[in-house]
Amino acid sequence: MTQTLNTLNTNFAVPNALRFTEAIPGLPVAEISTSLATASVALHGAHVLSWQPAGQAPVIWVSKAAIFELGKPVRGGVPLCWPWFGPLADKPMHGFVRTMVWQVRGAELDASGQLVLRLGISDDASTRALWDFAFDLELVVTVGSTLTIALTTRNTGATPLSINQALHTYFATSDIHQTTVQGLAGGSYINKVQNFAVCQQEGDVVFTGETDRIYTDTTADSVIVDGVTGRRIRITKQGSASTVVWNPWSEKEKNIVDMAAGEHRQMLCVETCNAGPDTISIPAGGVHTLAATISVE
Ligand SMILES: O=P(O)(O)OC[C@H]1O[C@@H](O)[C@H](O)[C@@H](O)[C@@H]1O
Repeated sequence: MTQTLNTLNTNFAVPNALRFTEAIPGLPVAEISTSLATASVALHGAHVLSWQPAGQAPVIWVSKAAIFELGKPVRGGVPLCWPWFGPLADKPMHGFVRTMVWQVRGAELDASGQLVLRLGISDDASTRALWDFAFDLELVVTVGSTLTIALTTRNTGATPLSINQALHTYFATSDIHQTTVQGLAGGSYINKVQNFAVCQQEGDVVFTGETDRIYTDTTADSVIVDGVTGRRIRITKQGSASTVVWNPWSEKEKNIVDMAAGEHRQMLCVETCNAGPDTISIPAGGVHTLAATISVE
């Protein structure tokens, strides 16, 4: 059942902290504004679109050419990839929940003034047609001077679930040529731009061309260092065994209809995942939470 703007504001608005607007008619967005931060979350895809802690430049990146349309993923923000990551036969890339309309289940201010927004969906005829399993998914977004995104999968069926998943986070940076990612040195990764060759990471990640890598078997924090401003963005994760680093670079960017020319220079994805061989099995009745906390240093 779709929640109307009126219902959402009547049931879940929080004075001086949260109200619901529409990006386009029928596509509600939670607009959060507190003394700690501003943020927005589209119900379409439970998609975090922005987060800006007080006194900081925006941390999350969204393309100027992003398309806001029911059934289409948004280029930027934090798309949720679930229950698979990447392509799967003739099914939607990165799974199907990033284009579903989620329900708001709750919203409140916690004791430290953070706005906690709870969204959920569960299986229905449309998900069963793509993936014939019972599930409940809940996304809890905690907006404060840090941002925490926690995706909980509940297996509500009688058979085990096997999933891949990602918090496909797009970060803003001043210039990709002067951006590095710390925390992955010494690990190995599947290099999608070298025919899925397994490579070793020597030192920090630097960007000199198209980059599309699944770092496997890593639970470490990643730190994005913006070499122009000196800003450091730390990503701390839980329930995640892999990290994806992606930048399409100049040639690939031309084929992405919802990216404007040259925009690859101001963005990078560092994704909190269970991807590639890092599959999660959830027994009947079991629960798994994938979470990332983002902070600015
Ligand atoms: O264009 P999409 O479906 O949002 O995917 C963007 C990118 O997402 C990344 O996570 C993948 O590793 C890339 O291979 C992919 O191109």
